Amino acid sequence: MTDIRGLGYLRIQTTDVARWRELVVDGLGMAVGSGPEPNGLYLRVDERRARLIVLPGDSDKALAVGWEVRDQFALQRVRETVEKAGVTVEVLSQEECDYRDAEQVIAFDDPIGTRVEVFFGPVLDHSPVVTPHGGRWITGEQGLGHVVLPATDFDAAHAFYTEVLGFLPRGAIRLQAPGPARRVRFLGVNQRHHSLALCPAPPTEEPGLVHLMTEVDTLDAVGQALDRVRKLGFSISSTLGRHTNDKMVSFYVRAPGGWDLEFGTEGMLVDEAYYTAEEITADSYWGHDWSGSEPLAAFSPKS
Ligand SMILES: Cc1ccc(O)c(O)c1CC[C@@H]1C(=O)CC[C@]2(C)C(=O)CC[C@@H]12
Ligand SMILES: [Fe+2]
Repeated sequence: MTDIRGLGYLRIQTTDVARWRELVVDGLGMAVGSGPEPNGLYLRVDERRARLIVLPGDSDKALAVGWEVRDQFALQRVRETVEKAGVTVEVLSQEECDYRDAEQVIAFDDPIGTRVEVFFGPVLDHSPVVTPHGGRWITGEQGLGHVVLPATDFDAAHAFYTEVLGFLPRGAIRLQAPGPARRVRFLGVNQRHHSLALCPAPPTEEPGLVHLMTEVDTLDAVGQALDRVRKLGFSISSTLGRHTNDKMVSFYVRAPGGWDLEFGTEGMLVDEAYYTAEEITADSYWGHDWSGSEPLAAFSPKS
């Protein structure tokens, strides 16, 4: 079993923090949290100080995907396993850990080039989570949600996450393209169906993300968020629909930077005692019309 317990946080940079705020605070309804960068936007959805960190930068890209482990012993095991796989692991300084609101953090690059941070001991904020529209997020043992990464060297990335980090295969879907079958593969570490998915993609400079999914507790909260982001002028990448694998009802909205935020509810819980990895042949039972989507930056090859 893997020592990784869940998706802890996502840190990104953007050229347009103000528009990001409109999307995630005014639109999706996350609460404004606190953090060390004076011009950073720290988003709270639970008792953590920040789950989504949006920092100003001169381009739009993922800065780090944070994965949580139980304690210092688990962190040490992950460090040894990753080093044994030939990957250089950085042990962050006290100052760098404070910056990330965790007791201890290690960092390394996955085969795609994603900066991966593994941490234990997140710092809590016990003040009420005052979300502007009353939204309540499903996190806890299921972690923040899931990220989908564009995998250039798909096989290397998949082997690293499964064989080195111990993520569990949670099924796949074939991409409809000529040639040998290529699949999006879903990977889990807890009862959430997938905390990570890897999607075959051409090499691009940035942003290194396809989407981040977060989950709220009611369908009304999803529908109300959809109304708000439309009204705020954001582009809907995919209409509302229900996925066939995790049973999530969700929509996708385009964020500044050319990647998506998936916003959903009613995700299933996996029971590992009985689960087997299946191949789905449709991404959804209904809905999820992507025909109006602007191209994802991750699928637009660099020239
Ligand atoms: C199929 C599926 C199940 C659960 C999810 O959380 C989820 O995001 C998806 C969609 C994955 C989806 C895909 O399968 C083909 C390529 C897609 C359409 C993209 O370009 C982004 C999302 C990708
Ligand atoms: Fe997703």
